[in-house]
Amino acid sequence: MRTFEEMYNYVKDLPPKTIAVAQAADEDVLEAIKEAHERGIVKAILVGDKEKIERIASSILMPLKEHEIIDTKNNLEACREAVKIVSEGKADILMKGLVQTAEILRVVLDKEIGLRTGRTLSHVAVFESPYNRLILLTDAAMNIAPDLKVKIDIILNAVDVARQIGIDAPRVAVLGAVETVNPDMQATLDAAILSKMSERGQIKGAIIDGPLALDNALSVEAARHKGIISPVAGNADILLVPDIEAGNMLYKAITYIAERRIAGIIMGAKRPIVLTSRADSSEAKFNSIMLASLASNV
Ligand SMILES: CCCC(=O)OP(=O)(O)O
Repeated sequence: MRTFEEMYNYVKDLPPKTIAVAQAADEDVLEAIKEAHERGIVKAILVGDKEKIERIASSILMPLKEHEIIDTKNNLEACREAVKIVSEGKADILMKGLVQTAEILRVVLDKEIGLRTGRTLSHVAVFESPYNRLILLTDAAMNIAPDLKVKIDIILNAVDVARQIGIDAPRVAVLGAVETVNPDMQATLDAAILSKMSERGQIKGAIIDGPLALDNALSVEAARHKGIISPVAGNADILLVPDIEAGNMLYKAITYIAERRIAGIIMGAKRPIVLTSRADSSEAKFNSIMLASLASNV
């Protein structure tokens, strides 16, 4: 797949899913749900301030009769209700509405009602690139400073998503600020180990190389210019960033500087979780719902 239009052509033939939205009282969230419902992708359980949800829905001409609304008093209650609905199997997908990422993730990780599976949870973003392909970015939102073991899990979660969008053996670029191993730069040490583990078959289902800088991970021309010979350089499908600071800034640079279309979900929980920035457009939220619908097949 190269675009979100191509993703839609695939998702439209999947059975419709039920999505539980934690704090749905937001215009972009409801626009995205409205569009996803009109296109046959989801029906929703809208959790949040009922009066506000109804007011916004009416202002965007969104019929509510095919969705359910659960009235809650505050964000914490909205997150708890939405997560409970998913963990009880009444919805296939959880969605972050107008709440902070940490607020919803705290409930997702709750030992009693949460959605843990024993796997590492990580954020996977997918964006349209100027390189004629969809590219994955991980982790922009969940793991603050992952160690080597967690980085392996993050790669495996992204590989699951890559497969769902038609990339069978994704090329993973382990990003750093430089392309050579520097003992003072932990990201380059981890990258070298991950590359060797991949070469020796210790991490399967992907071709991993690094350290690579962002330019030569993406651009064949940049890789050639710097003389980098690598099975991944210039052709990366998955960008693994060293920490959440790099990931979150890159995610937002893709939106606000490059103005590319993007989607984001959390993988590794019982069900996929739509997780975009609160400030992301309704289009990004709609694309993320499509991605979560695809990821439900994992
Ligand atoms: C995937 C980005 C998550 C994020 O940064 O969310 P907020 O902007 O709502 O904090």
